[in-house]
Amino acid sequence: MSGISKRGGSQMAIIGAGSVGSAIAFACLMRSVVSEILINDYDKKTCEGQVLDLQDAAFVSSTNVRIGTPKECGQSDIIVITAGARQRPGETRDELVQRNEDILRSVLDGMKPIKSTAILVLVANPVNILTCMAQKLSGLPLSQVIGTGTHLDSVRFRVAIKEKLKVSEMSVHGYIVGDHGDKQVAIWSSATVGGRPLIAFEEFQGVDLDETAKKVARKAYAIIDLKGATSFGIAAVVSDLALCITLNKLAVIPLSVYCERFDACMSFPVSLGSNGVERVVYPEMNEREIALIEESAKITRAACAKYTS
Ligand SMILES: NC(=O)C1=CN([C@@H]2O[C@H](COP(=O)(O)OP(=O)(O)OC[C@H]3O[C@@H](n4cnc5c(N)ncnc54)[C@H](O)[C@@H]3O)[C@@H](O)[C@H]2O)C=CC1
Ligand SMILES: CC(=O)C(=O)O
Repeated sequence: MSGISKRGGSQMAIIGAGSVGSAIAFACLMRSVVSEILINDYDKKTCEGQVLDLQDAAFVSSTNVRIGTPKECGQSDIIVITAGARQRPGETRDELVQRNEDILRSVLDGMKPIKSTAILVLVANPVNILTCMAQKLSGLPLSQVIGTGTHLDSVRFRVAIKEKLKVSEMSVHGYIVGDHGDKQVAIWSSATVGGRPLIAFEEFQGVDLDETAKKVARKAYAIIDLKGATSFGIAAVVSDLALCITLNKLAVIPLSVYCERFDACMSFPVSLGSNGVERVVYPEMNEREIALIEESAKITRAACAKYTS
């Protein structure tokens, strides 16, 4: 049984009060996802400023916000890790690994012992590799350590489809899988709208699917070039998955988890509830899609081995 019996009694900790951490706190506050949010950052001044500012917004919410010590954060029901360096314009997510590995180790050490029923959510990049590290270092079962993976990329993909077909993004059943980065794979072959294969729609005839997928994969770079960081999309994503956890929704969303089929920590659709990941659901994929995922799994596996040895 999970420690979360009802949303009203649950607590979320957010480690890292920068652009992403504060946006996540704001989104979760506005949706009253949990009853209390704790925020921790080793930059105490920024942390205090963010908490005071968020407290001014809490009057429209039933959530309380305060600063939490690392040990208190380690006892939360949902622990979200955003602490880490962000990409500079043009930099890839993979290039952050060395800096963010060190930060992740110190964050996990500072929180230990972590509550045995907590769900640990990795947001800092490169998210698949950091999820793999956290699975090894946190002491929690694999089903309780997840990364936001390609949830955000899948949202971006659905919005791109929405613009072409004039249907709500919520009615597009299609996923970006594998890497939350340059090696991500769009699963066109089994994506559907209203039960009809996406690639059968007239609007997709003659469309360069690789180019459309590339634009989705480049969206983070476009935002970073324009405003220095992405924050609102990932904040919505984390509030969504936190609600899946607190309400035991078992919704199927693509997240970073250990995937036996590819023997690596990759992002695939999973059902998520109060106990964490209940099952991984592999979409139907064609040979080309599988080959691309296997190629990316090889790189992720090697990076995980390097950074957890
Ligand atoms: N998975 C996803 O879809 C997304 C991931 N990200 C990633 O999230 C991370 C954070 O991005 P931003 O918030 O824009 O960066 P930021 O620089 O605004 O904030 C990072 C915060 O982490 C804090 N921090 C660093 N080490 C710490 C430690 N040991 N303990 C506590 N706090 C610590 C810093 O003081 C800073 O306030 C980056 O790695 C970025 O690439 C960003 C957007 C989307
Ligand atoms: C920065 C990042 O990982 C994103 O917005 O997708």
